[in-house]
Amino acid sequence: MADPDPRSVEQHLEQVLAAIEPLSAHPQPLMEALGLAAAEDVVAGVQLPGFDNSAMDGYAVRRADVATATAESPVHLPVVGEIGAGQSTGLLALAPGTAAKIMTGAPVPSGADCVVPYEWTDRGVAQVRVERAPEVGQHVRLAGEDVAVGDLLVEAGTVLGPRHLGLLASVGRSTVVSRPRPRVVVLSTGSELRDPGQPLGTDSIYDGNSFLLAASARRAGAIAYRVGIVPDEPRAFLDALEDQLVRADVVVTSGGVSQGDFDVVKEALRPHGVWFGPVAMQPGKPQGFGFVGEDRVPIFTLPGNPVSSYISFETFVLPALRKLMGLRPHARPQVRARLTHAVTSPAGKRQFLRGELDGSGSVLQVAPVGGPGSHLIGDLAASDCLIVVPEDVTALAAGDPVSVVRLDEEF
Ligand SMILES: Nc1nc2c(c(=O)[nH]1)N[C@H]1C(S)=C(S)[C@@H](COP(=O)(O)OP(=O)(O)OC[C@H]3O[C@@H](n4cnc5c(N)ncnc54)[C@H](O)[C@@H]3O)O[C@H]1N2
Ligand code: MOO
Repeated sequence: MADPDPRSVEQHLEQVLAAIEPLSAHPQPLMEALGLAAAEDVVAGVQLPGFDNSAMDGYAVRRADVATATAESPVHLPVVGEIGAGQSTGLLALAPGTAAKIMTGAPVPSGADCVVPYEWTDRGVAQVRVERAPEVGQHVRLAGEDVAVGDLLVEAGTVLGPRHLGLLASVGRSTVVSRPRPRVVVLSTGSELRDPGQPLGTDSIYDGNSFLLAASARRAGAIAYRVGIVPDEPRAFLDALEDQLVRADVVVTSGGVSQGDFDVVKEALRPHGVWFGPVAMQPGKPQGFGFVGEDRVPIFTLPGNPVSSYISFETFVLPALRKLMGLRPHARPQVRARLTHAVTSPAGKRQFLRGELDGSGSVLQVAPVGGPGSHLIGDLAASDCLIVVPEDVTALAAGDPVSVVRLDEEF
């Protein structure tokens, strides 16, 4: 059967994103939520600090009682108690003319208005010699000075990082409503494939793609299940798929989608309504996308050439996973850089060349790495970005500006 007219990269991405709904949000334990998008506005239910407390180990005093203290003319005060952090002693108020030992983080008793650090005293137990006077409020951390009740701590959509999680825990939250990590099942098709560590035949190759794709999915924040190899037999493929659907929010396959006589994925899934066709890009021309099983699980059928598989993941699957997770932007941002060498590109296709970025700020240069061949996984691994040559451009000279996608950056 002849292929339909190619879709543009944008058209295919639009079709994919229009068909994907974010996963429903629910409360997640804080540590599970690292890297996920908050799906609620979190407002502080308590203030931080929760109470006036000491910033130093020392003595809580009234400034008026020690105002004249110097090394030459120290002030002596009776020590009426000791207040440790988390050790309630019942010393809630400090009488004039007295001092209370106080540890960092412990509540400052009412009446005290500053803390004398140990270093300014003789560290006395029954009586303390104060050799220097703090200012009013010095070494006291005031209740609510950091966070007030009602403050917006995390806005819905924020990608939760260590600092957000630390703050949420600090106001007593043990969970945060967020969208879960999508479960991504990765299947490689091809009777020529072998698992790494197994012996190779004369015509077999190792299955690199399932690692490339499962690692990409995990890097994107998903839970990746690398199922491994399925031979080029439609029944075996459908059985393997059926087995996996129960734990899949997304299925990603590689191989078996072009024009070959054994293009198993196309043969098995076309009758199930999955779309197959060319996208005007190189690598990554033959694509497939649709839904499988009773729960209509989205499936991406990526081409088998390793670089094609990887670039297809970056271009279509990654944005879909980000949408499922409620993350924005969906696609990686692009930067501009100047080419170090001339390149050529096929007319009518968006070409994604592999490159290496150098420089900083607005002065970036990008060097092409290897050729355009979609089997060149060695060059793919040596690169750190993709050089994007638009559909209507067939040649670029050294020094020309191009758009570049950085591959390993968080966004
Ligand atoms: N007559 C045509 N032939 C091809 C066309 C075409 O338009 N007409 N398109 C070419 C393009 S472009 C691509 S990309 C590939 C895509 O082919 P498939 O998706 O069907 O993939 P396979 O044929 O199964 O494999 C292609 C290539 O990649 C190797 N491979 C496959 N799986 C893995 C894996 N898991 N790990 C490592 N390498 C893998 C496989 O051995 C082949 O060398 O089709 C072109 N042909
Ligand atoms: O378009 Mo294929 O994906 O070049 O190699």
